[in-house]
Amino acid sequence: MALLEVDDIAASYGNSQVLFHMGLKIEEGEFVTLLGRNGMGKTTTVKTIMGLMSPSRGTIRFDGKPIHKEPSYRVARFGVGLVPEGRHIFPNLSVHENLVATAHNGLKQANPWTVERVYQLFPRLQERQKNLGAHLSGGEQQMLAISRALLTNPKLIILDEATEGLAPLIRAEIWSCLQTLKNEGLAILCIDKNLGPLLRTADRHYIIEKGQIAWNGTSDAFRRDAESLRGYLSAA
Ligand SMILES: Nc1ncnc2c1ncn2[C@@H]1O[C@H](COP(=O)(O)OP(=O)(O)OP(=O)(O)O)[C@@H](O)[C@H]1O
Repeated sequence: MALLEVDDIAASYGNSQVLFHMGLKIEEGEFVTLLGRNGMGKTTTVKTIMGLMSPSRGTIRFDGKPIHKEPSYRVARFGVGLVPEGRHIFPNLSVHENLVATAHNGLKQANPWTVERVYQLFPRLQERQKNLGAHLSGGEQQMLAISRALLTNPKLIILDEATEGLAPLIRAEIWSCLQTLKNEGLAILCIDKNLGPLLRTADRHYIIEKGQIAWNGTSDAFRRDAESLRGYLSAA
């Protein structure tokens, strides 16, 4: 049994259907990516997993439990941490307050994430702990968003646009952080456009095309098929 199993999901915004036969699996500790051009349904997939949108068909199971009818706060409690597109940190709270606001270890994980551990992962956040969220750079906001998700002590962390709009050095720091988290055994679902680091770091990749999976495979398989996969990833 995989940690996350999304099986034949359909989802729509009003009359506009976006997901048709969407499915994917993530094993415990696995680092998986969801790739695809703009508008293909990546964020919509994340929203249905998180309970922010209800699928009209199909099932989603996490850790053996059906979650596709659960509200998002319950999905989070089951152990899914989200780093949303746009980051959504509290602009009027300090870095430290942003972190303390979400910290809990409901699943009683061994060696839980604490604010101190997060500061070790991202020393820059410790330096900026008294600064307001609104005064952080994009990279610092992303570190804060990742830290907030970690402080819920999840089994799976989902990053929607992990490094979008960030400077190359900060990007490198985020990739190295994700590598650290993978080494610690956290399962990761990552959406991003930077193929190089994704192929180096992730175990497996899914390509979504018009609301369903067109291809999935390991990084080696991706490199072998790269030529034929290009059309799924570049702007048409
Ligand atoms: N709130 C909404 N209401 C109506 N249509 C929406 C809404 N959000 C997204 N869509 C449409 O659903 C489709 C899939 O969007 P989604 O955000 O899931 O794509 P994506 O693969 O994440 O792309 P991107 O990289 O642009 O975020 C797009 O055609 C988009 O215009």
